[in-house]
Amino acid sequence: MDFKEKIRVIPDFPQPGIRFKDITTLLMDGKAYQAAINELVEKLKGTEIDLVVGPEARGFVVGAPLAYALGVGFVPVRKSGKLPAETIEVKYSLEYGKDALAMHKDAIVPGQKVLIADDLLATGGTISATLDLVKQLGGEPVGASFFIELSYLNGRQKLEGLDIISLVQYE
Ligand SMILES: O=P(O)(O)OC[C@H]1O[C@H](OP(=O)(O)OP(=O)(O)O)[C@H](O)[C@@H]1O
Ligand SMILES: Nc1ncnc2[nH]cnc12
Repeated sequence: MDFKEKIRVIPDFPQPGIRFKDITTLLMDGKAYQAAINELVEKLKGTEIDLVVGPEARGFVVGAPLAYALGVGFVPVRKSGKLPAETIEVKYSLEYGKDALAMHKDAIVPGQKVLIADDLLATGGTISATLDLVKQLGGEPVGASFFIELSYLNGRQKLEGLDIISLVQYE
């Protein structure tokens, strides 16, 4: 399936100069959404995974169905102040801003093999911060999966050593 055809590009959102890749048009097409998750599952064959970790909010839309399809647990990474139990936090920056991400302290058993999932890899700031949280809790990162990769922002370089899978690339 041509997933790029299902993604809408909105110029100058949320600020001038950003070409926003809107996945809501893919998500509303049930067959396309299912095919996208299935294709990630296919690409992950042979990778041992105990847990999927996904950052708020769009990482939930990719990470949770992926975890369900793989038959493993899902751990949400949330923006600061949203998780109810004890957390660890890390500050990060992205293509259009800065924030802090948090994870429950007891979310990962040390040694668990962790796949990180999100809708889109841009500068890699979000995933680096997520990776940092996973490592702080003793998780073993085994890869990162995305619907979209903005290759021109070189997020891969920031995630050196991590196996990266994406369905659609923008050069
Ligand atoms: O590679 P980066 O430069 O970090 O950018 C990618 C991140 O930006 C978007 O999330 P955003 O922070 O806009 O939050 P949202 O998912 O809540 O919309 C996107 O869903 C990724 O998580
Ligand atoms: N260009 C972009 N489109 C959609 N989400 C993003 N997150 C960071 N950069 C983005």
